[in-house]
Amino acid sequence: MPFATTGTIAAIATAIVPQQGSVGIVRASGSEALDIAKKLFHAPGKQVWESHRILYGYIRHPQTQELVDEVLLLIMQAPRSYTREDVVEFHCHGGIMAVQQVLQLCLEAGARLAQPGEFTLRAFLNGRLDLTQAEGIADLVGAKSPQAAQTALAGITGKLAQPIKKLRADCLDVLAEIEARIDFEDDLPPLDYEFITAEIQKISLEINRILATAEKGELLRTGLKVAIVGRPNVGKSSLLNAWSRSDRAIVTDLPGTTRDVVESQLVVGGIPVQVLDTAGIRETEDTVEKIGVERSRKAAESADLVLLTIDASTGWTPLDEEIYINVKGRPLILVVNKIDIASLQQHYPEEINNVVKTAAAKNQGIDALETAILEKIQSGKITAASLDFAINQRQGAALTQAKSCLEQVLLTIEQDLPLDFWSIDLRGAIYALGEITGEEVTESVLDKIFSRFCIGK
Ligand SMILES: Nc1nc2c(c(=O)[nH]1)N(C=O)[C@@H](CNc1ccc(C(=O)N[C@@H](CCC(=O)O)C(=O)O)cc1)CN2
Ligand SMILES: Nc1nc2c(ncn2[C@@H]2O[C@H](COP(=O)(O)OP(=O)(O)OP(=O)(O)O)[C@@H](O)[C@H]2O)c(=O)[nH]1
Ligand SMILES: [K+]
Ligand SMILES: [Mg+2]
Repeated sequence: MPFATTGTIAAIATAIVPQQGSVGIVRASGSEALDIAKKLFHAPGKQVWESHRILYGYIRHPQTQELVDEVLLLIMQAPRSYTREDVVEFHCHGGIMAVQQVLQLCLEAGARLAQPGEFTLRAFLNGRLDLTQAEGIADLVGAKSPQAAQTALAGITGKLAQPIKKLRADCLDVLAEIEARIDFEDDLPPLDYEFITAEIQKISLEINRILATAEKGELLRTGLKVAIVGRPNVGKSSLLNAWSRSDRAIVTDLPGTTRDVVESQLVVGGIPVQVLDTAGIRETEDTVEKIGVERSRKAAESADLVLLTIDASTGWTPLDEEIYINVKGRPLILVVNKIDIASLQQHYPEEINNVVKTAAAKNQGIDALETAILEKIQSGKITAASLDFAINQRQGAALTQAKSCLEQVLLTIEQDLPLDFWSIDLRGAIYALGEITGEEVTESVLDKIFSRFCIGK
């Protein structure tokens, strides 16, 4: 069993960087947490050991009394803690030495090292949060844009859990109606078929509404990979620099300047965007440049969106055409750069309908580029913008499962099959909805969710 979560666990709760960070936290959770703190912590003068109080003092080695760190100690007694167990936090000095030594002393004093996600697993098992909230916590830690963080917080505060629990409760009500007929058919009025059908349709509609947030969730969580490609010297690196307001990529007037893929992380309309500047694509005998060109092609293939960049002063050249033919199948925006020295004439293929004009060297056209990207990804999508949460793949799969079970129920009603058939499919939907919140859950699902957390969460 991967998650036999017993005993008192301890871990470093903060990100640790050698020689950096002003404060680092070690925390312990479990029935021995307070004993461990008492063995290690010494306060000068009078100390009041009570819950939700911070004590100032020193950590000393219990045998040698050697001084280990000057700390603040936070005590949170069960059930008023993150895990609902006794929790102590040692707020140490930053860097790695203090936290590592304090953690080591906790382990010697009877704790064991926590598995990744084990604190949050305990919070789940002890009923302080459900699975969607736990997943929200992981999303918040991993968020790469303020909007991603906002959506994660909606999950943490139960904005997704509420409607899912309501849907499951509604299914249970319908199930009760049906099962009552199976058990006590003679004592009850006949089943209202129309009412049951309407209820199930209502539930399915709400499931669709929630399912429609999947796309937004995917965009916010994993972001968008955008590759700038084109022939040498059209201004790809200049575009990356203007867009990221940096000198990230080398720019010169020599064709073939960029030899490798250069990355930059941006946020566009709340969506984390990874931009790849690539080597100009051309036939070349230069070994290094050749490899770079190969990487450009790979970048274009792996990107969610290709910015095919051309030079307004030369217009659409045969090499542009050749590159275009290779990336044509992908979502694409044509960037006509150097618009400051030449006016745009439409020599490019008519089928390209997303065109942006820029003068990267003059920092012009970046807003238009971002608008074009947002229009491109939002065209006909993100219908559920009104919902503030967004589901992930696991939740989407379970909702889809619930939906198909409900469709099956409607079919069995239509086909006038016995009530037992209705209840089997309805139970399938109830189970799938329960998996989302964790009201029904298997060890392997828990393992999958919590092993993705970092240690100390
Ligand atoms: N130092 C520190 N900061 C932290 C955390 C932590 O564990 N330690 N958190 C951890 O991720 C987050 C805050 N989340 C928390 C959620 C619940 C409780 C808690 O004790 N809840 C009790 C109610 C407490 C009370 O009644 O006053 C409960 O729900 O029973 C604590 C932290 C972010 N910041
Ligand atoms: N006038 C003008 N010049 C530009 C513009 N953008 C880039 N340039 C110039 O074009 C030349 C090539 O720019 P780069 O950004 O290095 O072009 P690149 O596409 O990355 O080139 P490679 O990496 O060699 O493929 C440089 O001299 C830039 O200053 C622009 O918008 N207007
Ligand atoms: K260049
Ligand atoms: Mg370049």
